[in-house]
Amino acid sequence: MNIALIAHDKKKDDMINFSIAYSHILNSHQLFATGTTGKLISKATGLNIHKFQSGPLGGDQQIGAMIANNKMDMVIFFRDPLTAQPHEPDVSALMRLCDVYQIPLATNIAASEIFLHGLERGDLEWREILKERQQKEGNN
Ligand SMILES: O=C(CO)COP(=O)(O)O
Repeated sequence: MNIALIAHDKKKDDMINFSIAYSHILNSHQLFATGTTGKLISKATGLNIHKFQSGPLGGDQQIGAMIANNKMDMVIFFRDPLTAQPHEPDVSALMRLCDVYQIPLATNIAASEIFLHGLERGDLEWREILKERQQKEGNN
């Protein structure tokens, strides 16, 4: 599965701890992140992560583009609900696209833990079936 990992500045410590705790699950998936979040996670865990631009410089939009192209299966986004973000429109757009395309979106550590347990259990296998079907339809 393709998984996006994103954290606002005040949530980056949570993201580092989360990715260390769940690296045994994350390491069997393709990981993508906004720039700074990605750098911190790979430094802390050694996980291989594709890093996009930093969020305020367009990273959220790049992840949004993957969602719109049906290339993202899950988004884990530790939002800071108490600090205004200069790129708030990008943040809202990313979350909106998750709803447009029915992509599971966890916006805090508690929900993310449930997501990863579900992922380990195979709860998201419908995504692979859906993508295979869409690929076949695209080829016909
Ligand atoms: O701002 C962000 C998401 O909206 C996160 O970006 P960084 O990971 O580059 O700090």
